[in-house]
Amino acid sequence: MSSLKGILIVGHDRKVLHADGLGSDGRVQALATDTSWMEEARTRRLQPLTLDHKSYSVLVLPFAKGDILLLTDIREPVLEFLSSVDFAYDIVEKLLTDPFDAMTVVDANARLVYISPVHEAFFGLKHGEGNGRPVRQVIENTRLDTVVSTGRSEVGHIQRMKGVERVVSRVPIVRDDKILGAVGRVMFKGPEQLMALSERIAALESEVEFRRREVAALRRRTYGLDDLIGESEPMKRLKNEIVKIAPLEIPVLIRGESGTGKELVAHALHLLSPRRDNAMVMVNAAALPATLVESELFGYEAGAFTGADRKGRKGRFEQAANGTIFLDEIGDMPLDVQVKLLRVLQDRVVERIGGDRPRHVDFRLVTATNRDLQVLISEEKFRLDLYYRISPLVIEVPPLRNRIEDIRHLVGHFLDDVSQLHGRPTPRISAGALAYLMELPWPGNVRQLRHEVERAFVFADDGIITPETFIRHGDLRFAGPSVALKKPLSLEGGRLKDIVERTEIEVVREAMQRYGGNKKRVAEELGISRSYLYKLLGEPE
Ligand SMILES: Nc1ncnc2c1ncn2[C@@H]1O[C@H](COP(=O)(O)OP(=O)(O)OP(=O)(O)O)[C@@H](O)[C@H]1O
Repeated sequence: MSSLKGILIVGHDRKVLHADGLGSDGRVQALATDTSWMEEARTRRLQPLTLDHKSYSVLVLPFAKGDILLLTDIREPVLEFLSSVDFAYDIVEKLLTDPFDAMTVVDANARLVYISPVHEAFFGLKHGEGNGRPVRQVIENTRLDTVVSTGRSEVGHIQRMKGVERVVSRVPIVRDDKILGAVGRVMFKGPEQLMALSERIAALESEVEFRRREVAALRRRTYGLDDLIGESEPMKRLKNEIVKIAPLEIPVLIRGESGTGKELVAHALHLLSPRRDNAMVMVNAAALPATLVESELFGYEAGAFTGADRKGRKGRFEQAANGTIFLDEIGDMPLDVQVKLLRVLQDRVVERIGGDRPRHVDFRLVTATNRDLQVLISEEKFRLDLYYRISPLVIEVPPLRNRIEDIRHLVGHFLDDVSQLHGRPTPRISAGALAYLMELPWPGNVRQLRHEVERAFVFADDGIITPETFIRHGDLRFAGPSVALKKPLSLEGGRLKDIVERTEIEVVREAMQRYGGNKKRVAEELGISRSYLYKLLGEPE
């Protein structure tokens, strides 16, 4: 709270007419009779003053015979603002008269004490005409009376006045826990202005998102291969192949089980190719609904069909201009779409729906599948001619079970990732937990490993992941979808009998995993007796 510390009245002839309190201090009187200090003080209205290390402010009020100087202490934020800003007076005046800052003030009884001129004009009031009247009688749909009684602000409310809508704020003014009144202000001239603002924010947000992706893409450009974690021999071979194949213009088919990282390989191929500065457009061939395939892949002309964009739209091939198109899950593409795709690959032209001119398209084709295309061809579910077109070069992505030494690196990588995402320290993984992970069959490959690591991150106690962290929801050795027996048989060394026995044991173990350790089912499935099964498992009956 400020309080009056002194008064000084000085005449035009610079004589002191009256002094009281601090006003009697010789230093204050010296200033008040200094022409240049007084000139500045008159312009600013409020002048800061420091005496004996204490701050004061001097309010100057000119009158017929001279000037009245009121000295107050300066702790009050308003006075501080007024005395620190040279043009404080003008700011307040601007706030009160600005057409966008229409302001209404009511007292504790919800009676009007002030309406800014622009608001008075809006309501057709003469200057000061509304003052003293209950706000409800003067301003349509006001709620300032409610705000005064509840003491709760209402910000961003829409208020209809004289047939137009305004977005308003209503704020109670409280001093020493007592409501003194309330201030109502127009925040936006109407909801349209607010809409325009929110549209602008949405546009900026999407630009930020776009830039973020761009930055991520730039980062990937440098680290195209480094995104593929793994130092095992199969991974080294894979990376070598990518480096050799990437610069070529020839179509590439990426083959591998689900979750092995085929999409990452496709990215690396694009980023290491001369087309890296242009787009890589991804299409999930399995996810394309039949009704949308054509418009999605080939685009459409303006007004081609009801609901179509007015300007028409480029298809995915056109979007990939001078870049790469990545057709994921190509094995799941419906046959009729395969025919259309074949035409694009042969002629390198697309025709938009509703269009009458073929457009030349320049793209590098990368496809991927986890299906056995040879089988699909023999079942007539995949066209042989299309297969030849897409597969002059084939990259095989190895399953995780063939490169278990990569598990250590992958786990480290995923733990760093997930810790960073959640802003938490990276947990340690015990040697036992790593050994446990290396024993698992990983039918879902790296994707499954990532999910397990993310789950373990959540349940890691004391910043350490142990085998129990993984096992708490069931032993993974006996869980998960069935594993296709694709492991090459180890034929090295030993007599045929030994090889057969090793193989039998392996088959039995895989089946035990598949059926969650249910020996009865395993024996039935493999067509062997239970006692033979026990023998192969090395267990007593
Ligand atoms: N070598 C790897 N290094 C790092 N992350 C990997 C690796 N391989 C796969 N991943 C991660 O595993 C997940 C699955 O990879 P991706 O989507 O590339 O598999 P995919 O082979 O395309 O699977 P699908 O056939 O099911 O589409 C992704 O989160 C990916 O980042």
